[in-house]
Amino acid sequence: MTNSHLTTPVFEPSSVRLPVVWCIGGVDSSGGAGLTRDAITLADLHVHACVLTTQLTVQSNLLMLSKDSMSASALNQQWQVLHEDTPAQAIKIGAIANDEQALLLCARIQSLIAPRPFVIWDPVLCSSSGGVLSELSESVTDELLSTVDLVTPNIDELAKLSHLPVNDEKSLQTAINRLKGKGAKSVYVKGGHAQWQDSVCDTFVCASHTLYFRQPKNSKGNLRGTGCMLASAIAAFIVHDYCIEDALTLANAYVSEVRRNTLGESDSHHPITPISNQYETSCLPAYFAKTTGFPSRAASFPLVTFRQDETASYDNERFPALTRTNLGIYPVVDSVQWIARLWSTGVKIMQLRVKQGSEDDIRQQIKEAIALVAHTDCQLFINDYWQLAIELGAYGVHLGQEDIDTADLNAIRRAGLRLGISTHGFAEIQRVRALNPSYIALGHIFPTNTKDMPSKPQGVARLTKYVKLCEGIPTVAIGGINLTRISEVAETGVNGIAVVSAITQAEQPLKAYQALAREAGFA
Ligand SMILES: Cc1ncc(COP(=O)(O)OP(=O)(O)O)c(N)n1
Ligand SMILES: Cc1ncsc1CCOP(=O)(O)O
Ligand SMILES: [Mg+2]
Repeated sequence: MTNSHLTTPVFEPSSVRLPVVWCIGGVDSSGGAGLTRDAITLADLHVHACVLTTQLTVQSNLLMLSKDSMSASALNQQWQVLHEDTPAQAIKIGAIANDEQALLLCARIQSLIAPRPFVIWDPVLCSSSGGVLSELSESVTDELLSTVDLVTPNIDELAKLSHLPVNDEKSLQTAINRLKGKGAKSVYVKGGHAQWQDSVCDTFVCASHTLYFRQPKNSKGNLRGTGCMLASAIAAFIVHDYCIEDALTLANAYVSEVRRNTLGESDSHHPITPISNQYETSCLPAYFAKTTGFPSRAASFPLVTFRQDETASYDNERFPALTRTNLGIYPVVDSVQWIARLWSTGVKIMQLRVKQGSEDDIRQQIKEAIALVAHTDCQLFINDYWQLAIELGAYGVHLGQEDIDTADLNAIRRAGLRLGISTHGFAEIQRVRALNPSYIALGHIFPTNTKDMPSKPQGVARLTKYVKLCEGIPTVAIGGINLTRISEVAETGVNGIAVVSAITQAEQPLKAYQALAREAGFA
């Protein structure tokens, strides 16, 4: 990974008004955690924070001296006023003082009508300065678990919420399953305190899948309020319309970047000397987090995997590099006839993407396509059929996300084929960067009629960030790109622009190819 900055417009200028997140939790008089940390994080990520106070805690960076809880009716009043005045797109809950407050919040959340704000509960049961913040009964905790959309415990909080010991990978999974059994919709466990791991591995589990987010272990010191920061950052990225997987990836990168900004690169620069050693090292020493804005360093991003052992099954070597990386227009076509028609344009890369036909027919098409471009400098990729591509000696293979789980990537690399992989956001890019492919496809950029896409169009502002994040690996943009939109796509610095319908549906496909290349500045 590199340290280069993703110097882009920070957020897409999608709306004039800032999105709103409500933060419900305690005031930490030291400013290290709680509502102050939430509000700072949200402001840093261009979100307006409304704060609903559950308790006032008198804390220093080392001690919690006292706490005073709000009455449930005072909390209710705060909710009521904001509900009418400044409704939330997401709600982030931190410390809840007691059952009465928790039940009020459950009732209020349950009464919200669609489209309901996304609700995150960071179940801070104790403060990092050493005091108990929440005293909730088991039944009320369970009610909260099944009411919110995402709960973000650390290992100790997971153990408390599940009433199970958590001391290795197996018991962690069992405890997560216990929370799911209690009705939790999705769980993000922060692995910072997991002694048995050799990296910091956070685990996200929802109804359909599990993701792991890994960062190197950081021995540079402790920063207070990182739990609040993470949950607030998740809320921020959710209200900026990122899918949950990308919001988690970005929030993880954000916290890592704040840590790096604050603690520096080495252990030797502790700005504050601990004044007592009677507390756990997790409480000491205290630093004041430096904000950072949208995470801008590729090195801050976590490695994302979809299986615990995912990286173990790869050789970790690079796939062969492309012969030419200034790819230009990348036609993606569904028959060998199209390859025959287009190669004379001088096209530098093409893809055969056949979705129908018998295996014999597809084999024949791949064979003919390879022969057609054999003595040209056109780099021909075969979509999906990686075994046939190896057998028939293709230049490269293009695979989708689902294919990564089933295709033998090591066999593709050993056979000397290039590999291109589709991605649809930050989480998938971080998954794929670790595989060192020959190129990364980024899509879909605009709405497309060619393929049903489960994800949303990404737009050009996000594409710009993706291109920067992929630095060192060639990139290809795809999806809904036509003559009108191509120049803004080219301006992102992407290496190639893949098109289907802009060529295959054109009245004069060869002229359409030339016009696209000219408009993009590739001709
Ligand atoms: C250049 C390029 N980018 C993305 C895709 C999509 O590939 P995939 O996810 O495998 O989906 P299908 O094309 O198989 O429907 C692509 N083909 N080319
Ligand atoms: C195969 C594929 N993968 C992501 S978008 C897409 C289709 C792109 O087609 P078009 O260029 O016609 O929008
Ligand atoms: Mg495919």
